[in-house]
Amino acid sequence: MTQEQWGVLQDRLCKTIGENNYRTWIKPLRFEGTENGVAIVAAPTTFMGNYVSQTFGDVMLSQMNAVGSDVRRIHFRVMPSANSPTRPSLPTESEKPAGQDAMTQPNTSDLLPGAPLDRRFTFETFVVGKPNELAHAAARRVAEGGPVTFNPLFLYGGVGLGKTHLMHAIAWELRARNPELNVLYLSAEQFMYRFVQALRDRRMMDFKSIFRSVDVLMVDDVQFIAGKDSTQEEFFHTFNALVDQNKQIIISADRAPDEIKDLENRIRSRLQSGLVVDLHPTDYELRLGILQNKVDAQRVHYPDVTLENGVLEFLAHRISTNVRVLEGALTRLFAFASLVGRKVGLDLTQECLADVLRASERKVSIDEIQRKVAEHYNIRLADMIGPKRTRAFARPRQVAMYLCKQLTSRSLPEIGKRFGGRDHTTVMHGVRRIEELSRQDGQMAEDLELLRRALEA
Ligand SMILES: Nc1ncnc2c1ncn2[C@@H]1O[C@H](COP(=O)(O)OP(=O)(O)OP(=O)(O)O)[C@@H](O)[C@H]1O
Repeated sequence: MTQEQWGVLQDRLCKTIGENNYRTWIKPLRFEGTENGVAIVAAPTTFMGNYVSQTFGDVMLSQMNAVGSDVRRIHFRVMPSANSPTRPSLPTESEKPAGQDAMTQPNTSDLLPGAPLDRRFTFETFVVGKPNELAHAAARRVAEGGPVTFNPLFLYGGVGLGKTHLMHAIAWELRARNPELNVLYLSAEQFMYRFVQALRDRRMMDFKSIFRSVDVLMVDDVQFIAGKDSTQEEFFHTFNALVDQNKQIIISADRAPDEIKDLENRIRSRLQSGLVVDLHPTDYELRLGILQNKVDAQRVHYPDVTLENGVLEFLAHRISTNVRVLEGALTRLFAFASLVGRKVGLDLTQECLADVLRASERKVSIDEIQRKVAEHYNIRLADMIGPKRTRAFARPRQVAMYLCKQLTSRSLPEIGKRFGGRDHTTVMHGVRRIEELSRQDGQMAEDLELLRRALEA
């Protein structure tokens, strides 16, 4: 490839990846020549070379071919500094696969900023139901781009309820709407890892400039940095720098900001300063919806498998832990049915998923629920079960009834009996009331979530 072709290539890249990306990542590169079909491109830092290699390597290679060169691979290296003028030797053909190389400087590291996005995690594949509709709506709003309205968007919820899925969906959508946007997604653990690496390699300036030059920063599982003082400190500064520039930040965690222990107060309050929304535990309808959706994907892999009526309903009823388990169960079921050449009916389901079904059996007792709820609302157990109807006792009683219905396999009459011999219609009324309140009243939803977690722990 010639310098002239490199010039044409730069113009093309600018159009393909957008002006912003071009200016930040491509312009500072220097084309140094071609050796045996390998284009040698120098980057100012290892960090930058690695990032370009990973993010734009493929598109660069295809554009090199499009401008008429016969380059088979790109080799990135660091621009020689004044005191180290020698150029590192090229790797031999057998050392490297086709395509672009990673940097070959001794400091080569995995300081690459972003984590890959899962192709399957888009808005199209995200099933919306009551428990996640608010989080979904907020995610959609952010994904539309436009002026930053709430910053940060803080998504939280229990394990496997779709936080990562929603974050990836936002990233995909933002990128589709505006390919120029520099969207960076990574887990808090990766943030810490990269920070520590940058400190060790004395590349904090690189680290800061990368993280401060993004348009949208997404950090998954932020609870991970709790108790890690210097990472928190750096996170705080990155956060502030981006908010000051009006750049969107999206954070996820397994609990609300004020429930994350060992988090500095200034970070906690920063995290609370935008919109905090939670993904509630799934309900039966949502689980069924998700299963119906996932069945289509299974059918593609196992077109020979027949699914009988009632199986999805059974699974949605029996596996209420989290969506990941639900998905895993379905995959296993289809694979098993295909292997043994049987239809997926209730018999096969129980046989194939015996362990999963056993593990998700609810083991919480009515006693435990009553005790926990009484403790939570600071009332006596006797008052929870007794006849008094004042609100201070009636509401916790209804909460406990609701949790008994949700977390045990007891029938309404059985539950009524354990609440001072009340009628099953009283229990039903209580359960409905709490369902209603959990939708309208954030505090109630939070109380329920806390209690549920405490009971299932
Ligand atoms: N509403 C939904 N619609 C479709 N799939 C979903 C939904 N919620 C969760 N899933 C699926 O469940 C699996 C787990 O979701 P995800 O990884 O997003 O959970 P998470 O909340 O990030 O969990 P963790 O706390 O373990 O990180 C994924 O395969 C995801 O696609």
